[in-house]
Amino acid sequence: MEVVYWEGQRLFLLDQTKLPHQTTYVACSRYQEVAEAIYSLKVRGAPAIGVAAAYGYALAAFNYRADPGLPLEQFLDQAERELLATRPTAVNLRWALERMRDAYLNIQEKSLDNIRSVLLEAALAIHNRERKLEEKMADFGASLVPPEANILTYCNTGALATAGWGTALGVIRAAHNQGKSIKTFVPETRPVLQGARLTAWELHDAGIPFTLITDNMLGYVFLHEGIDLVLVGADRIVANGDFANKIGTYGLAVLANYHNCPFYVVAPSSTIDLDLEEGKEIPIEMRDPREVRELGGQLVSVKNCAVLNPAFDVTPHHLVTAVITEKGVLKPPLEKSIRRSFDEEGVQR
Ligand SMILES: CSC[C@H]1O[C@H](OP(=O)(O)O)[C@H](O)[C@@H]1O
Repeated sequence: MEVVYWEGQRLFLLDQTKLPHQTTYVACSRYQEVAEAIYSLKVRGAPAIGVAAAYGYALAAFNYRADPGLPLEQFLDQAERELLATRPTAVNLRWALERMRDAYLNIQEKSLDNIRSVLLEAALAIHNRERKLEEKMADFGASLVPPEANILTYCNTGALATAGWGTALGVIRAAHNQGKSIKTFVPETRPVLQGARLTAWELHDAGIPFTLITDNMLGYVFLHEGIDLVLVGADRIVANGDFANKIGTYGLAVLANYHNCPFYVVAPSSTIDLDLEEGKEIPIEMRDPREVRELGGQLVSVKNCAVLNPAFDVTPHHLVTAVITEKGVLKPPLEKSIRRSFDEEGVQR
């Protein structure tokens, strides 16, 4: 099933807010609709929002109508700003939009038709690049999974969150396909339930055994079920290996460390931000309080009560066993192995 696809000058997005009960698509004919879909989590997941934003930038070129008051370049700059402003934490958004802007600036033949064609090609190239490297990354990760393993993952890091295969969930999918006997524990992941609604849906669809748990059962499963490894995704990994991921990841990392359980981060190089040295510099998205006060649109607490709703937290690099990217398994000292993975051939920033 396609999560994001382009057809006839429109971008189609699988509406993830309707899953698992409805499989419906949002058809975006304007870049502003793509921005709204990213902010409202109709499309979500660091790599997926980068891919969607790339198409959104290309869509802006199709939206543009010659206007002496607003040249195309300024219109595209406006689209880039609006798309970038949707969600501040996942660096993939900035990574994809920078590549789209570079694609535009490198166009020699500046007819509107050619610009539209080149930008659409650039967005498709980003989509295909991410999809290809996710499968490679999954194989690196699957090599770390024992023949029999209890795995704890978090949030949703599958096809829905990426360009098609997944990051941490892609490793689980690859290990299952290799015949390994794995049991996956899936925390619901409050407040918007990416685990219960999306990861459970993906694993069920793939025929991969899993057990749904509530977020307050993490300690229990370490103690009573025994966890062999933890696999999580990331929204931004910085130069020293600190990383931002769905709220609750930090607590999971502390528990894994306490139980001497390997803790792996799985993410493509488009999630790595070498411009930041430490995790405390990562901007953390604070979302609508109604996401916490309500469940399925029903108030579950006191009306208009005070709420804290950070969408992400930061895990320090010393709790990370390794970072798995398309370049391989990056082991501590992470600052050194992350930089080396960029210095080697071809990892594009
Ligand atoms: C494969 S990265 C997915 C990453 O994105 C999720 O956040 P959100 O659902 O808010 O976009 C979560 O942090 C996942 O680890």
